[in-house]
Amino acid sequence: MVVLLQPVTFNSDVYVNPKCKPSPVPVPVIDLTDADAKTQIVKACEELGFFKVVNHGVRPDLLTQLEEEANKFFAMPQYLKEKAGPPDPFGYGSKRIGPSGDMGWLEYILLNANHHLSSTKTTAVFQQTHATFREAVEEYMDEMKRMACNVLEMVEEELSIEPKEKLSKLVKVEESDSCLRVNHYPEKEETPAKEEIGFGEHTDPQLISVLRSNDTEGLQICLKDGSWVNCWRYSSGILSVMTNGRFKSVKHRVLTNTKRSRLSMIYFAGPPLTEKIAPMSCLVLKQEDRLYKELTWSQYKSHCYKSKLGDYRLGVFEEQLPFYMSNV
Ligand SMILES: C=C1C[C@]23C[C@@]1(O)CC[C@H]2[C@@]12CC[C@H](O)[C@@](C)(C(=O)O1)[C@H]2[C@@H]3C(=O)O
Ligand SMILES: O=C(O)CCC(=O)C(=O)O
Ligand SMILES: [Fe+2]
Repeated sequence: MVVLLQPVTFNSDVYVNPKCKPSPVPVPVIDLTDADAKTQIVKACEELGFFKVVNHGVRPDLLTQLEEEANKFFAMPQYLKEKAGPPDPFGYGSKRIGPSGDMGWLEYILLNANHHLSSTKTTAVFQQTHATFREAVEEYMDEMKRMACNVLEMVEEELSIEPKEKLSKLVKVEESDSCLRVNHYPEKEETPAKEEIGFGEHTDPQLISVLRSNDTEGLQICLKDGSWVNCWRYSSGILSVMTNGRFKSVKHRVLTNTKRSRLSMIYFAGPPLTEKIAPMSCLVLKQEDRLYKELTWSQYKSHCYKSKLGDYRLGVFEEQLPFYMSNV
């Protein structure tokens, strides 16, 4: 997962929850214009599966504009927002996350980044708001696509992945199955005694997720030792498979315990539905080192949508061990 910071470099790690320990591994802040950025990105994907970026080239006023438009949408009366729901999976949703019974303290809109497949529900989102919302969303999605491809190309270069643009092409092509999610975690009237789940623990199934949030804390990531650490403001599922386990999928969640609302916007860069996902041969020297079998993105996505948020979903990619090896 990539977290978008404002263009200036600053250390944005503020640990607001005293019950949550500060990260023993500092979350890397990578300057995308740095000559060494590709090495730092690969290191972060291998160690944590999570990093923050500065000098990403996204106009700060576009971030502000989209945040303002999204806030206007969520401030509308409930009956109007619900005209753009229920999510199937696109559209407006409240409290229910996905089709498997998961619940959270949030409302959201999930928008398809593929304009040709835009559903009438997502069109309704924009009909009920000003056209400036749609314009901001379109420009933002283009920027996120550019940034996600930029990061993937740096990974390709650092790992000498062939052919050129093997990963970024999956996102660049028109059939790419990418989406944008805008989450709104409403403020609480009283600060509750304990945190509530805003978005339960999970890993994102796509190639790479780019997250941007307002100044309200809540996001936590899970470290290798199982401890949760806060990430102020602030690699995903199948990139783990394609790198044969070299890149980590960061487990994350959102807890809500403040009087301020949290707004986050996440671009999930996904491949075309028919794309075959498997470890890239240039990264697997011997056949017996191959950790995962091949599935199409469509097969994996259907599997994800049948599962609960906290389930370990990458398991379907794992090769079955012969019975005489399964207990060793
Ligand atoms: C419970 C679910 C919600 C989710 C689909 C799933 O069955 C499991 C993965 C969830 C997730 C997490 C990342 C993204 O927010 C998301 C849109 C995705 O692609 O996978 C959501 C799905 C959702 O909210 O519908
Ligand atoms: O709202 C956030 O900060 C993260 C939400 C998230 O993980 C998701 O939508 O997949
Ligand atoms: Fe997520």
